[in-house]
Parts: sequence; C-alpha cells; structure tokens
Amino acid sequence: MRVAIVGAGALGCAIGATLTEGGLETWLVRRSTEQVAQLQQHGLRVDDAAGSRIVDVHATTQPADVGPVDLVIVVVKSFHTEAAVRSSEPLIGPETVVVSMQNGLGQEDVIAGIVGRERVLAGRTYVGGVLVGPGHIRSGVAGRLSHLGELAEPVTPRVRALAETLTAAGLTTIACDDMIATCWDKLLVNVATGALAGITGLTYGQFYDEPRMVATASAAVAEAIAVAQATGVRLSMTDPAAVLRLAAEGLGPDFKTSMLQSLERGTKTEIDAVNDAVVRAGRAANIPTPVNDTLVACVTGIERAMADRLDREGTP
Ligand SMILES: NC(=O)C1=CN([C@@H]2O[C@H](COP(=O)(O)OP(=O)(O)OC[C@H]3O[C@@H](n4cnc5c(N)ncnc54)[C@H](OP(=O)(O)O)[C@@H]3O)[C@@H](O)[C@H]2O)C=CC1
Ligand SMILES: CC(C)(CO)C(=O)C(=O)O
Repeated sequence: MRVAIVGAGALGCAIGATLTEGGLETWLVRRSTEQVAQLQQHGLRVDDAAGSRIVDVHATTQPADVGPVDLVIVVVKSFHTEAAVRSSEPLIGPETVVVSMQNGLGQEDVIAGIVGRERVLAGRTYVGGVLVGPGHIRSGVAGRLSHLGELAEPVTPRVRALAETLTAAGLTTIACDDMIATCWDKLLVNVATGALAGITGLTYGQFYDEPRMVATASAAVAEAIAVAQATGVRLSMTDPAAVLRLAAEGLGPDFKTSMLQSLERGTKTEIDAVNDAVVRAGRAANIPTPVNDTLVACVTGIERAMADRLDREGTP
C-alpha cells in the first residue's frame, strides 16, 4: 500500500516513521524545503521507548512527485486543512481514501468539500509526537490506539481492510462503527489537557501533579460531556476522571500537548477546533460552557499578544 502523510510535523512524522518501518511505502509531505531537505539527506531521527534511531523516510514538498496513493492521512493543523488538501490533488486517484487524524471537530467536512464525501473516512489517534529539532521527533506510538471509520455508517470492508493494514504496519488501529462518538471521545481528551497545558506551559508530569489543574480540566471535560449528551452523541466515557486517565495513558511526564508545542513555537493553536467547538455546540444546545469559554478567551489572548509582538518586534 502507498501512503502519503500530508503534514509531516510532530504527529505526521511519528505515524510516517511507524508505517515506513512497518513496510508501507510512505511519503511525508510538507511545505518547508529546508525541513524536507533535512529528511531527504539525513533521514528522520526517532526517539521512543525503544531508544533512538534514524528512519530512512521518503519526503517531499511536491505531491506531484508522489502521484496517486492508496491512502492520504491528513495531519496538518486544523486551520491549514483546506489549503493542504487542495494542494494534495496529485495524490488523489480514483481509489484513494483520505482520512483526517487531526484533533477537533469539523475537518472531515472541509476535506469532503474538496475531494468528495465518498473518499473520506474519519480517523482519530491517541498517538503522540513531539518535535525535538529539525528532522528529529520523540514518538509515542507504541501502546497507543488509533481509530478509523466511515463518516456516518457502520464499519465497511474498506475500513476493516485499512485498519488491518495499518495495524500490521505498527499503527494499532480499531475499525469503528460510530466515528461521531469516537471524535467526541478524543475531543474530550484534548479539552482536558490541551488549552490548560498550553496556557500554563506545564508538561504532563507537572500538570497531573497540580490538583487545581486536574480540577479545572475535569470541569472543562464535564461541560463537554454535557454538551455531547445533549446533542445525542454516544460517548464511551461519561466520567471526567476516566477522560483524564485516558489522556495521560502511555505518555511520559515530559510530554507536551500539541497546543503547548504550538504556543512555545509562537504559532497559532487549534483552540477554534477544540474548546471553541464545545462552546459553539453548547450554545446551539443551550448548555452553558463557562470553563471552556474562559480557556478559549485565554488562549485567544495569548495568540493576540504573540501576533502583536510579531508585528512590533519581529518575533512572537
Ligand atoms: N502532536 C501530537 O501529539 C498530536 C497531534 N494531533 C493533531 O494532529 C495535527 C497535527 O499536529 P502536529 O503534528 O502536532 O502539528 P505540527 O505543526 O507539528 O505539524 C503540522 C505540519 O503540517 C505542515 N503543513 C502545514 N501546511 C501544509 C500544507 N499546505 N501542505 C503540507 N503540509 C503542511 C507543517 O509543515 P510546513 O510548514 O513545512 O508545511 C507542519 O510540519 C493537529 O490537528 C493536532 O491536533 C493529534 C494527536 C496527537
Ligand atoms: C492527547 C494528545 C496529548 C496526544 O494524543 C493530543 O492529542 C495532543 O497533544 O494534541
């Protein structure tokens, strides 16, 4: 099977290295010529529980160099989805399936609007990746699950076959009947730790060690659970403590959430697709979400301060 990972950042490299080592022809696609040259010349350094090694990956800035693949995995930040999928047109052939493994809600609709609904599957992953430096990641794939399913129907043969292939290659993937519930389950995990860790700058170890963090995270998750339940989503977890346990499972004390990684780099976050998605859905269902509203305000404020600093001083 030929796979293209659109968005070869922290998560894309973690998934890409796994599938490459698992024997699938896997292409890492991103825009930065410097980063791609680094990967082409030196390979991808992967640190994980098994140690540190170089994985000889295929990387390009040019989807046309790759041509049509069997599977496109979209792992750009949510606000880059539309541009990234539009520029991925050369990767799409008659049989290509496109799946988002991004966090947040709404990416599948954006992708379907570009490539057609029939090609799109929903995916979510609990795998973690952290960028250590150019061409260098810390990967948390082992022991973490990914999920795959049709947008609005139970498991089909194509979903089952893809999940089996990815699992055989080392990305343990479950074929799911109800991806709306699965996407909300993952949203709960991001609501728990993403924004709060981003605002405070805390690693996972520090975060879970602070009772006030855990209490605030639980309150944010409880709101999201209430919103999901009011809109008929069949969540697999309805206890915030279970969500916090799942969010921490398999990720070490120095793990940094992707939202924290964005803020540390001085770049925009996915607050709009994560906590603000809960706020919007809450508003529509008449469920108050004051904790999530406050988290959105804080992260938006930090982003505003970074943008103004960039205008004024040239650095975020
Ligand atoms: N990191 C993690 O542990 C996890 C992340 N996620 C989700 O995965 C997604 C990606 O997160 P993460 O990997 O952390 O983010 P990163 O910022 O590390 O990676 C995103 C990559 O997308 C690339 N990109 C942006 N625009 C385009 C484009 N038009 N075409 C191709 N590539 C593009 C960027 O590279 P360039 O600028 O060179 O194009 C960048 O390297 C997010 O939705 C996140 O929420 C989900 C689970 C875990
Ligand atoms: C839950 C977690 C931390 C890893 O899967 C994540 O999704 C993120 O950092 O955005």
